Amino acid sequence: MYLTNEEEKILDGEYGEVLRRCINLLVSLGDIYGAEKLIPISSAQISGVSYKTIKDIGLEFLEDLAKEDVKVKVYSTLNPAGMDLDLWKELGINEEFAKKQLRIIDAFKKMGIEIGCTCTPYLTGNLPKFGEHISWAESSAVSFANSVLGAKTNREGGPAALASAIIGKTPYYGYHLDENRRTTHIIELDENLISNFKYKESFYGALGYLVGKIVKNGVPYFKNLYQLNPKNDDLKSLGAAMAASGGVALYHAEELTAECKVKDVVDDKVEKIIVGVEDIKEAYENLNTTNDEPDLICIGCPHCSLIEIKKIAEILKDKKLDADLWVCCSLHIKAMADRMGYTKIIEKAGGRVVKDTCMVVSPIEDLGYKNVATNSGKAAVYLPSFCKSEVIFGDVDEIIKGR
Ligand SMILES: C[C@@](O)(CCOP(=O)(O)O)CC(=O)O
Ligand code: SF4
Repeated sequence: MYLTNEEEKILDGEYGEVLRRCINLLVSLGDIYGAEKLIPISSAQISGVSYKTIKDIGLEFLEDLAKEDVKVKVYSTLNPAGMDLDLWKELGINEEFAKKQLRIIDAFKKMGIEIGCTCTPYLTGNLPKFGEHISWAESSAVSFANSVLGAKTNREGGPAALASAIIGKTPYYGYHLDENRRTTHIIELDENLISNFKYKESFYGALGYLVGKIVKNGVPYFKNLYQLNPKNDDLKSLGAAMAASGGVALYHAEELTAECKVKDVVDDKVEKIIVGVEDIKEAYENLNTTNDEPDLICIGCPHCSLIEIKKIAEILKDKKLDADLWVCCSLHIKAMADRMGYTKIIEKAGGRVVKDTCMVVSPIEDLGYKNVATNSGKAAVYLPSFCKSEVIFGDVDEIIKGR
């Protein structure tokens, strides 16, 4: 791999051990994937923040990196942590977990990373422009950035995204190269599905689950999805579910996503998959693992937009919930939900607006929750393994029962 003089010096340790370790990681990755060089990035999004997922070994790694007082070179934000950083006691998180989580956050803060723990950084200021190279880790954010925004990133691991943030560069391979951003499968919704479609937000999670399973880590092209008029939140759910059930880091959708509006990305010879009403029905059946009532309802995977929280508040007005409810979002969106009065309505019904964390990376299994209801295809895929939960999957107004 070609390195500039400056990069060679970093690799030789002339600028200290932390920078040497970081560039070494990037060069090793580049060598494995055949990158010709490193390229500058404009932002980073770093995963591996929750103490639940990174444990003591991750905490020690981060504190070690933070020791030398090295700062990130580009705007960098964090993925959700294992708890609400302020209201962890109210959620029932134990003191030892909280202490270690706060040490992790401190280490990131020392490196100059923004401590707004969210998987929807594009809603809170980390918004890459079309064509920009970035190094992002969280798979749903990667999908949104690559697809809806037309930025360019691989699906990075947490340590690689952090190393890129510190060096300000990433190896030039994979989705940074246009030739790897072309379509591998064409997805077409059948006539019957389109003409009988009644809006359900969970539809996009179900569709994403189904397509991810088929295309694995391919690049699907949705031919006529625009006829259903999906909103940004719907595309966010679709991408998240495809990244969870498969490994989709980039998709195109006619009339909807950035790149296919300005470039030819489709090869007519690729496999075509027709999706019908029965396929979607089957996806719902697969995602539901129990008929029992939920003890926790979780909305916000990926983290909610303000519009989604508004909808929940409207559903819950003057109602009392039968189960606990977490509406997960960023600190920024929570502040707006507070100001708009949505948080109050949700709390009055017995729910919570939970920031900085989510149902997957917080230790909900230790809090005693077993049956979790969600409107997210991604959460439905991850909850059984990450949290040992049974899943009830459906639309918000179906899963929030209440009196
Ligand atoms: C499940 C996920 O959304 C969150 C957990 O990841 P991490 O602990 O932040 O690395 C990660 C992903 O899908 O990229
Ligand atoms: S809410 Fe979903 S998308 Fe966001 S970090 Fe948690 S699992 Fe990932």
